[in-house]
Amino acid sequence: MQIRRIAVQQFRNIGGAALELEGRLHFLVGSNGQGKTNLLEAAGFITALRSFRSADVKTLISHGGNEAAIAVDMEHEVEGETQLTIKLKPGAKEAWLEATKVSRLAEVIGRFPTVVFSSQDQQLVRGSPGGRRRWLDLTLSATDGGYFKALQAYHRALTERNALLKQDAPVAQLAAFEQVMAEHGVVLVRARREALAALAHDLTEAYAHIADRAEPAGFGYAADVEVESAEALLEKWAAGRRRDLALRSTANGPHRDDFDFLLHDREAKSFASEGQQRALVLSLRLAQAAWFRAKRQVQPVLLADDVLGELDPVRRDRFWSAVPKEAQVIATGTTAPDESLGRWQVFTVRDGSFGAAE
Ligand SMILES: Nc1ncnc2c1ncn2[C@@H]1O[C@H](COP(=O)(O)OP(=O)(O)OP(=O)(O)O)[C@@H](O)[C@H]1O
Repeated sequence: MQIRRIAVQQFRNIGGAALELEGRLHFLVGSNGQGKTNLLEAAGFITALRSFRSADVKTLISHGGNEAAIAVDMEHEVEGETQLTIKLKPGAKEAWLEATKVSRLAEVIGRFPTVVFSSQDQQLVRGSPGGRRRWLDLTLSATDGGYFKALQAYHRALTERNALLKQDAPVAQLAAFEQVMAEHGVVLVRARREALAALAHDLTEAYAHIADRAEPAGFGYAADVEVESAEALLEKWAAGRRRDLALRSTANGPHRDDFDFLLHDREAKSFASEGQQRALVLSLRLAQAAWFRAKRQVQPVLLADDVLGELDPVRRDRFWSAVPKEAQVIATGTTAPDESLGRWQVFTVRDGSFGAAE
C-alpha cells in the first residue's frame, strides 16, 4: 500500500499539517524535537489504532487541545483507493472508512499495515519480556482476527481471576475463569510457536543481507507453561492456586511467555555485539514486513525513525538493498538523506510544521 496524503491535526506538537506524498521515498529532515517522530507516530497509528511509543491516547493530543485527528488517503492492493480517518479524544478512539463510521474498531486492525523501525528497537533484544510480548501480540493480532479475539478473552478472564485472588475468593470461582483462560491460552501458545518458527526464516534472510554473514538467526520461544492442550494449563493453575492466592496474582501462564533472539543458537542479548544486535532488530522489522505482506497481501509502509544514521555506510547500503523495491518508505533524520539510494521527496520539519524542501 502507499500513503498518498496524510493530514494531522492537534496531534502532539503538530497543530495542523497535510503532506502530499509523491513517489515512494519520503524524508522528514529537522533538528531534534521538531515533530519528525510525531508524524511517523500518526502514520503508524493506522495499523493497530495504537501509538508505537505511548499506550495513553491523552499524551497524543496537543497540549491544551481536546481532540486529535489523523486522515490518511491510500492506494491499497486489496481495498483500492481508500481513506481512513481517526479521531482521538481522552479515553476514546473513533475511526471512519471513507464517510462510514467503523462500528467495531477491531475490523480495522491490521488492514493498513505499517512497520516502524525505531532507534528504541534494540530494547526488543535487551529489554524486558513485556516489550517482546507486545511486539509479538501486535504482529499476530494484525494478521489473525482469531488470535486477537483469543488474546482479549484471555486477558479479560485473567483480570477477573486476579481480582478474585485479591478478594480471597473461593476456589470454585477461580476455576470458572481458569476454564476460559485455558481455552484461549492454548490458542495463543500454538500461534506464537508457529509464528516465531515462520518469522525466523525471514529473520535469517534479512540478517544475512544486512550483516553480510550467513549466520542463522532465530528465536527461542520460552512458553511460560509448555502446553499441548488446555488440560496442561488447567493443571498448572489448579496446582498453583494456593501460591497465587498468597501472591494475589496469577504467576504462570501465556501472559508470562517470552522469547529470545538467537544467533547461532546463542542468546543474542548476552552474546551478540552492539552492531549484531542492531542488525538483528532491523532484520526483525523486515521479517515483520514480510509477514504482513504474506498474510495480508499488502505491502506495508515502512516508517524509519532516525535509524539509518546509526549505521555505517556499508550496512546502510545493505539495509536498503534488503528493503523491498516496491515498499513506500517514510524516513526521518537530522541531516539530508543519501541520494545514492534513490530520489527522496524531502520535507523540512520545524516546530510541528512541514514544508517542502527547496
Ligand atoms: N501532546 C503534546 N502536545 C504538544 N507537544 C508535544 C506533545 N507531545 C510531545 N510534544 C512535543 O513534540 C516534540 C518532540 O517531537 P518528536 O518526538 O517528533 O521529535 P523529533 O523531531 O523526532 O526529534 P528527534 O530528532 O529528537 O527524535 C517535543 O518538543 C515535545 O515537547
